[in-house]
This record gives sequence, structure tokens and C-alpha cells, in this order.
Amino acid sequence: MEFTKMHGLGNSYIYINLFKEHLPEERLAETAVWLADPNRGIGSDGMILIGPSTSCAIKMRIFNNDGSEAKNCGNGLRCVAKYSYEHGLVHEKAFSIETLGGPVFATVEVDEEGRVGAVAINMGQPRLTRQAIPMIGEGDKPVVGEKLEANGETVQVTAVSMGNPHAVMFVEQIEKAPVESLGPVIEKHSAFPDWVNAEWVEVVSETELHFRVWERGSGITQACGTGACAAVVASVLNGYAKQGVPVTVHLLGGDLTIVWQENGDVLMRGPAEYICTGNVFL
Ligand SMILES: N[C@@H](CCC[C@H](N)C(=O)O)C(=O)O
Repeated sequence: MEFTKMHGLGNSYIYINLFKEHLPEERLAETAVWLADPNRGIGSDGMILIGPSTSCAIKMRIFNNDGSEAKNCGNGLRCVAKYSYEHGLVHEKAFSIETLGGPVFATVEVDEEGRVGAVAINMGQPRLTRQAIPMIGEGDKPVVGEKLEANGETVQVTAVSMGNPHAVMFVEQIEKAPVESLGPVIEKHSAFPDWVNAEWVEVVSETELHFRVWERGSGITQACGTGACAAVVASVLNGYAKQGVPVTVHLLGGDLTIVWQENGDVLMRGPAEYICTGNVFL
């Protein structure tokens, strides 16, 4: 089976082009786990399928490195957009991508040689009700700074769905964020029936954030695009940033520019890169 390994700010996935390759549905989870294994597979944060869509120009499916399927992936979307444009799966510079979390819209920035540099994705509107996250509890107001007990500590979470669930916590110093110790506890906290991506954010200013993540199903990664979008939305909800004003988010793997637009859509812009292509024996 032919594969392409790509990354967005160091968040790497094995991409399979379903216009060329066939993967049986019942083998998707185990294939994702195997491909992600650095010793027996290729090594990655998971697997992404690029295939035909009946409602959009292209479809993305994302599997974490534990084999679980997620509904969205920001860094993956930028890579899918670059791959699709450069491999002639789409012919326009602006096109829609179907995800299990809903449609999103990509715009690729193309150089004179036809190569895609940065990609902007309109991720749509964040979903903020408990039902949409999902998160247990009453009411349909956004969950902003709600106290949660984790490992004998009290943390304050702001919950945001970007198609997939995020619990954002603010810290004074990003270097002291307890990503490794609390990440797995928050991820599987009983407040989140589908589990959750856990993110820590240090606010530098209204236009600058530091960000660290423990991803649901993959653990610590260099970057999380949907998480960075959730961090900007959470910053606005907590009064640290302004709607309509772009924010630079510093992730371990590099920077993203994100704006929660006045019309409610979240726009993310950043790079997408190839690592290698090859064949694996299924
Ligand atoms: N790395 C991704 C998110 C991948 C899915 C996530 N771990 C989940 O389970 O929801 C991104 O860039 O958004």
C-alpha cells in the first residue's frame, strides 16, 4: 500500500490516498496503530485517509495512534489540502473538505512552481454547549472556567468543540503546565463521556498565546490545530483575547495564526509539509 507521511508543525500522520488504495473498514483501527508504531510500522501520531466525498470536494478521516477515530484534525486538514491540490485531486485553490465533524473550507497559497506553502482553513463555528462537547452537567451555557477535580487537584476548564472535544486550562507559565501528569487524567475524566483533548495555555497578550497539548488517543504531540483554535475561542470566552482579532499561537512545533471571526467562524492559517512517501506491506 502506498503511503505519504506529512506533518503540520511536527504533528505527523500517515496519509493514504483512497482514490488509489483500498483499506477494509474493519482493518482501519489496527492499521492506524501499526503504521504509527515507530519500531514495527512507520511512526506517526496516527493515520489520515483522503477519499472521495458526496457533499464536498474531498473527504478526510483521522485515526489517532491508539486506533480511535476522531472527527476533526486541524493540522491534518492543512496537509490534506496541500496533498489534494498538488496531486490533482482538486483543481481549485479554495475547496471544501468533509470531516465527521462537519464540512470545512480550505484555501491553499500556491507559489510559482505550483507548490502549496501555507494553508488557511475555515474551521466553521465552535460548538460550546455541554451536549455538543460532550460534557456532563446541566444547562446549555458555555462551560467557562468550570472547576474539575483531577488527581487530587482542582483545575478550571473551558470546554470547546471544534468538531472534536477540547478542555482548555490557563496557566501562568507554560513550562510548568502539567501536561504529562494531568494530561492522561483529564483525557479520560468522567466529565467527558467521549474523552477529551487537554490543552494548557499561557496568555502573553491579546494577540499571543503559548500552548501545550495532551491529545486524546495520541498523548503529547508537537501541535494540535483544532486545539489551538479551541485555545483562541477559550481565550475570548475568558476575556483574554478579542473576537475578530488574529492571535499567534506558539505550539511546540511552531506557530499558527488563528482568528475567531466576528461572523462566528474560526480561521486557522499555517504550514503543511511532506516527509516521505513509500510502500508498506499490509
Ligand atoms: N492533532 C489534531 C487532532 C487529532 C484528533 C484528536 N486527538 C482527537 O481525538 O480529537 C489536530 O491538529 O487538530
